Amino acid sequence: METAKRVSIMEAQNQPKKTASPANVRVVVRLRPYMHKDDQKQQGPCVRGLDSQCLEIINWKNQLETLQYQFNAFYGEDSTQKEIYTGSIEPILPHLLNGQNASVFAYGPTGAGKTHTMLGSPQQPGVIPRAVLALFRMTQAESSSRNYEQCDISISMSYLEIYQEKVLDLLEPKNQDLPIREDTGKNIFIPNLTQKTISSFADFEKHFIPASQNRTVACTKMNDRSSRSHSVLLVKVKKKERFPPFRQLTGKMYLIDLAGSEDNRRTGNQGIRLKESGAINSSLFVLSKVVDALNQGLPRIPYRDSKLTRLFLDSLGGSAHSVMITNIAPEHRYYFDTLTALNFAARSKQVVNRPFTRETIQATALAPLKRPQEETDTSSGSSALHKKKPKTEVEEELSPGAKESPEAKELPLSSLLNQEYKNPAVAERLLKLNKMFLKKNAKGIPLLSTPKRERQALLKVLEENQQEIQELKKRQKELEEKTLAAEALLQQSRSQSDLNASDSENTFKDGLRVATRCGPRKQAIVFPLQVCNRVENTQEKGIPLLIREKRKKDTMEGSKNEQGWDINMRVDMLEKGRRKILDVLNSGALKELKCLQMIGDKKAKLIIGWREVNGLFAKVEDLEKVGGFSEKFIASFLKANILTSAAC
Ligand SMILES: Nc1ncnc2c1ncn2[C@@H]1O[C@H](COP(=O)(O)OP(=O)(O)OP(=O)(O)O)[C@@H](O)[C@H]1O
Repeated sequence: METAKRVSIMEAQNQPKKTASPANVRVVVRLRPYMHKDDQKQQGPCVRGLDSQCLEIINWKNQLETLQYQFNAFYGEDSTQKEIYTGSIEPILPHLLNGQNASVFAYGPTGAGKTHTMLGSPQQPGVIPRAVLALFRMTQAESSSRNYEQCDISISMSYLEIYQEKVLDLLEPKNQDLPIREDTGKNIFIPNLTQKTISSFADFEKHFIPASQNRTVACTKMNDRSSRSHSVLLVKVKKKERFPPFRQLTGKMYLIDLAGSEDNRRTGNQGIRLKESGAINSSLFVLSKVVDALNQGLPRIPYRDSKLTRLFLDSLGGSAHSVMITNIAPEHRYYFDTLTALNFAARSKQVVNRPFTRETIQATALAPLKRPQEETDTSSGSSALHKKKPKTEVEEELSPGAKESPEAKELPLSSLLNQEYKNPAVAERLLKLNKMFLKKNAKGIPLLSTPKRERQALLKVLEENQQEIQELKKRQKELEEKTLAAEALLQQSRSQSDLNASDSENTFKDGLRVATRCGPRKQAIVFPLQVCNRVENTQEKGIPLLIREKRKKDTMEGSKNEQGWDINMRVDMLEKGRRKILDVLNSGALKELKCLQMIGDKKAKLIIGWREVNGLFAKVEDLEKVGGFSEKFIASFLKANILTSAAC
């Protein structure tokens, strides 16, 4: 079930908005073609498209079934770079010229085609060159229109990579390990990050191409040129009026090529590659925690837990129009990586952003003000715009939660008020606000007599409150429905005569539909082990499960094999117990994992984290790969849970 109504990018684009209104992260999936013909001949693809939005992947638990997913768009093996760009990226670019933020990021396993999609090659340019070229075309078109007389537009770029939790400036490689900061308006900025003003596409290439050579790439088993870091290109578009009140709109776009998740059992990474891989996987794990926290509406979103997620503040749950391109590969050896990527993508499409317009107004008559520090512009030609800019300005972020400096509060705003009354659209808006406010406020404070800032603040509070109430209502309804559905499933499953844990499937989370090719699919329910056993026990009353034996002395076999424990059990029961534990490990939610013996909150989270990044456990002993689970622990864990299972 989705937690919010979906708003397509096109819809959002057609309604110019000054206030924060929700827009889901747009999630598209791209399947790359086979890299070697032999792979294709030996085995067919493990995943295939159904239509322009849906795809299916075989169910590893039952080869006769497939798991189906629906996204905003699905691009098959034959899709071109142009199709991806025009279908999913081009529509969000106009927002930049309207002072809103945008974000495009490529996600997926190593070698699945992220860099190809984002960067491409000279013959097949990807999203980055196409988007930057289009931005220049759009600004040129705007310049040749009437607006040209009234506005100056400038574009600037910064380029960085996050390598082993360090922010490195790709335009100026001597700038190492830059800090990430947040201003009072909750805008993320990186002090001392190089920002170049670019006046044409050729200018962009002049900076971008050599900077791209600075990216950290290396040859791995999975990819000859594997990105060992997350790369982030930041393009900023500033549009400023030449006449009072010198309105300035600033739109930022992040174009992010994430490093790929890596299963080191397959990559065979060692040494520095293994260390890089650890940093990549843990930052992607935090990214998935951020998505989960947003979906669950948790009060704390762990953005601060990694450098990557700090930069994602805007893109996920923030103010940007976001597009996530999930790259996947058809080969069977990528199966579990593909499944993990698809599950992450399905969860991400529920994340709701609130794009808003970033507008500042400058008034020459006003006293100088300090404003939050932005990225340092180290460019020599750093804009005619700045030279022309009057030295004083009042920043009026329409950002939710943006704070005013104390000085700003004391400023006389009469000149601005006069300006805005000249504009009939603004006056009309104010009248509307006033009416709204009078309706809401029993005391009926006349809004038009309040200063502009107060009016805007009041309007914002009103609108935000209304939106919040709507969202909360919607969320409550969804949660109620979810709970009812879960209860119904629980009852249904209790009445099932043969509940075999091996048949239970992964309950794929919201947004994911599971379909069967051969008849209707059994309902997927994952029970905590104790619950499963309780159900089972009622059907197997009287069957002796345990035979106590004399305790064996510590033998080699005894310490390694749970069958050598002091308790012997029927082999089939032992196998069944193991299977159940494995099922809970592979598909249990936090609560269900914590129902296992010897698994607390911390261990359960570690298991979920490992699962997100590496896929499913093949056997219970794989827990050892998680870290923090010793061989001895696993033996005791198995014993305790199988015994609990049998005793229930
Ligand atoms: N759609 C595609 N068409 C043709 N070739 C592709 C496509 N997608 C990827 N490739 C090729 O697959 C190989 C791996 O792609 P790429 O380097 O983009 O993967 P990646 O996901 O960025 O990997 P990593 O995370 O390791 O950096 C490259 O040789 C690339 O040219």
